[in-house]
Amino acid sequence: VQVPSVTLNNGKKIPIFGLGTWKSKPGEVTQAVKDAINCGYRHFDCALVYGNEPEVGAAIKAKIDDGTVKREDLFITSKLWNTFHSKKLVIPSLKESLTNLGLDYLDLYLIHWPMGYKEGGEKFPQDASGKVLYSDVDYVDSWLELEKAVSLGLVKSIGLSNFNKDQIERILEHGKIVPVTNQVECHPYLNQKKLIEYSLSKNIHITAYSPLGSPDRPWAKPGDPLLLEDPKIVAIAQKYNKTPAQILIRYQIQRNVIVIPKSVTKSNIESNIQVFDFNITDEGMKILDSFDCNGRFLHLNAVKDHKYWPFNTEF
Ligand SMILES: NC(=O)C1=CN([C@@H]2O[C@H](COP(=O)(O)OP(=O)(O)OC[C@H]3O[C@@H](n4cnc5c(N)ncnc54)[C@H](OP(=O)(O)O)[C@@H]3O)[C@@H](O)[C@H]2O)C=CC1
Ligand SMILES: CC(=O)C(C)=O
Repeated sequence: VQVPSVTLNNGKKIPIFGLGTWKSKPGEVTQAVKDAINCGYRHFDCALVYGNEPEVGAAIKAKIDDGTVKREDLFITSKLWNTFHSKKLVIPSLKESLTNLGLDYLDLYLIHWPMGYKEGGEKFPQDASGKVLYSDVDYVDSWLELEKAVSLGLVKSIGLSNFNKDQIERILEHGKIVPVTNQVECHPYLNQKKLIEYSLSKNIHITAYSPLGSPDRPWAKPGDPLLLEDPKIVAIAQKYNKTPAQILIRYQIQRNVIVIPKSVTKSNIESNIQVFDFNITDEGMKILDSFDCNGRFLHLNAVKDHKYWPFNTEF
């Protein structure tokens, strides 16, 4: 399968479809990335905090070494974790991801969240009662370091993740580089119509994370809504003779949203990329749009009182 690309605001191209790697266990992700490359994936979404970059990197190395792909055929993203926001930690943390992945440059580096956490220790620093400890580093200062990383040649493109409109505005006001993307949760229950409209007006593409509703998120509880099993989605899938996952992925592609479903299961990896041989009708897209219900699965309510928690505005 040949995956089409989207051209970013700096002229670079990103495959509109890629593989997510959050929760992919170190013992399974190397095979998953190899399987993915074998069937046409070229875009991989990683992060330092996922704890599996070395194992993703092992697969990349193996598939370059065996001649299946070249480095320049691949699009590799990583993200700056919340405990590395201060000026002096940004570039060292980016370099740590490069070392983990075995790469000398990233295609894309994102600020993972606008909130900074207490630096210098655990990735999830907590007090005795389990409350996450914060830093007050301004994400604008982190952004200026990401800009530096571009001029150092460590990364081709830079962007944001989990930023709301007001936070993007601050980046546009104080930065020199316009972020190429804002990676946010996006699926029919939270279709992000307003954020997409606003972002496109600034030439910022949206990347949809948790496009399948993140059923393996660690805090999922029995009885929580299951997007992949929603009878309305299943009915649409049956109509097109496709799987619910394929409908949810195709939905984003038809809205020109970059989409990064995670899988470590070979059959899912292979079927999730089979989304370039059919079209959802305009009417079908409208029906999918109509499921929007502010249905956020990743709200990080435990850090709601952080001054940069992004989900307290309309979008
Ligand atoms: N920037 C950010 O803050 C965030 C970024 N992300 C990124 O987005 C990626 C995707 O989001 P994520 O939250 O992982 O969740 P997804 O919505 O991609 O769902 C992943 C789950 O769906 C299952 N699955 C995959 N394909 C199928 C299929 N065809 N049929 C049935 N089940 C399927 C997977 O199981 P299996 O593995 O067995 O196939 C896994 O349990 C992440 O992995 C990460 O890279 C995600 C959250 C936050
Ligand atoms: C999955 C992820 O990227 C989180 C929770 O930050």
